[in-house]
Amino acid sequence: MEIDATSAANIAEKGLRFELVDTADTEKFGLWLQADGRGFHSPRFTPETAAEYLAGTADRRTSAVYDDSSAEPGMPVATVNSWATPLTVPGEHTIEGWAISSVTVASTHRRKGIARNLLEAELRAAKAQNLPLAMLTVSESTIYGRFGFAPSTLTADYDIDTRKAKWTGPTPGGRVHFVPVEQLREEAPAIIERARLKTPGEILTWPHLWDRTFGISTDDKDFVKKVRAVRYDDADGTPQGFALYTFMENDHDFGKHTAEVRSLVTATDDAYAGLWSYLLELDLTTKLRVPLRSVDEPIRWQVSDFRAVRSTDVRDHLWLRILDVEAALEGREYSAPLDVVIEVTDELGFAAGRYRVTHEGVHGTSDSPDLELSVNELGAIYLGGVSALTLARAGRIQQHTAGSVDALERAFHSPIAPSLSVWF
Ligand SMILES: CC(=O)SCCNC(=O)CCNC(=O)[C@H](O)C(C)(C)COP(=O)(O)OP(=O)(O)OC[C@H]1O[C@@H](n2cnc3c(N)ncnc32)[C@H](O)[C@@H]1OP(=O)(O)O
Repeated sequence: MEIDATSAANIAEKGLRFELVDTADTEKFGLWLQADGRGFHSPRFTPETAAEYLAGTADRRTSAVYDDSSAEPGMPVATVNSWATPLTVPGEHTIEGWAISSVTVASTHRRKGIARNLLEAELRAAKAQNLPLAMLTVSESTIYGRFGFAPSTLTADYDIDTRKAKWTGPTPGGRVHFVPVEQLREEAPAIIERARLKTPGEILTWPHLWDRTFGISTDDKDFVKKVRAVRYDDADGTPQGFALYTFMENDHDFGKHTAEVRSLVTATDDAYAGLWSYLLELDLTTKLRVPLRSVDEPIRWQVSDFRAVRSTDVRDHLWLRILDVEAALEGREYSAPLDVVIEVTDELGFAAGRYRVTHEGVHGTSDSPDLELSVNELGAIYLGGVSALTLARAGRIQQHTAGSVDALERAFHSPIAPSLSVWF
């Protein structure tokens, strides 16, 4: 796919060049990576770590803006990359979405409209490929609403007082094994894949991300010294989950370690019970920290004291931008019958229109609308974790026909709260 002509022309008017980066050109791609890291205020990549990133993300569409008049003309002044990837939606279906990442503009070139051109180019690229939506995880929650994105998946960190949290959940049928990290790295993809398909909001992850998570890559060698890896096998001996965790010692009391979970992936409820009960019962440990989890974790209901499980930070995580209303809405299942006409507004035009939305299909219509909402609200409710009723009460969905918001809420609600366990 070519560079977006509209954004390239807009950027050329600023005396800059907007180009696709050939990721086979390791020198050029290497500078792009350093610019990306600089944009996020990260340390410079070492040659070894850079080589892993380049190999691990070379399949992405990689774009850059160059300023030939700068002191380092080979170093991009803006970066973005993107790729098509499956997203799990309610009903254990997946649809292809356009993942957008590494959006940076150098601090020497900020607030000149460069990011707007990058984002609009990405949305047009997704639309040109007939992808029904775009998605991203964000550094700041103030940037992407103007491009039609909204948080569709919330996340929470959990702090658990393990002295108070006695396990009261079901007795697991299988058992937990310690396994070498390198071995688990090989076994994990099959478990991750099964877990992904059960949870709306999860995307297909990629090997380099897991190398980093497991501490196999060169950028996190300290972690690999500390990490403990366990696998849960069900009663038949099939691996159904795993956890990676480290300990933080308490200098004053060796009996009060904190266990920090880096990754906890379970493909079945039985594995969930097996690994959570294991982690809650670690000796010499009084606190368990588990970040980036669902806002609706069963663990709350599996311990003796409800207050022992505290969510410390509930926040936005996966942001969605609907581009094709019919394809996106037809891609998921609904929890109740639905037949409403919605008017969707969209400043950028992609999704604007009037649609009859039923649990069986979606099509354009000229019938008068039962409710009106912008593409942002449609993205927010799409995965069924944000309530249409709450958005209507917040004044963000306008109801014209009594009962239509209730119907939308009942149909869109996902029985499993959407959740995304990674950043991208
Ligand atoms: C998916 C991801 O990659 S998330 C990561 C985003 N990147 C970062 O956080 C890295 C550090 N920040 C940056 O690199 C830059 O400041 C960026 C990418 C956030 C913005 O780049 P810029 O080129 O300065 O943005 P640009 O001038 O195109 O602004 C576009 C619009 O966003 C607004 N905007 C830009 N940055 C911000 C911000 N941090 N907070 C709120 N609004 C912002 C601008 O006011 C402008 O609004 P308007 O067009 O509606 O008038």
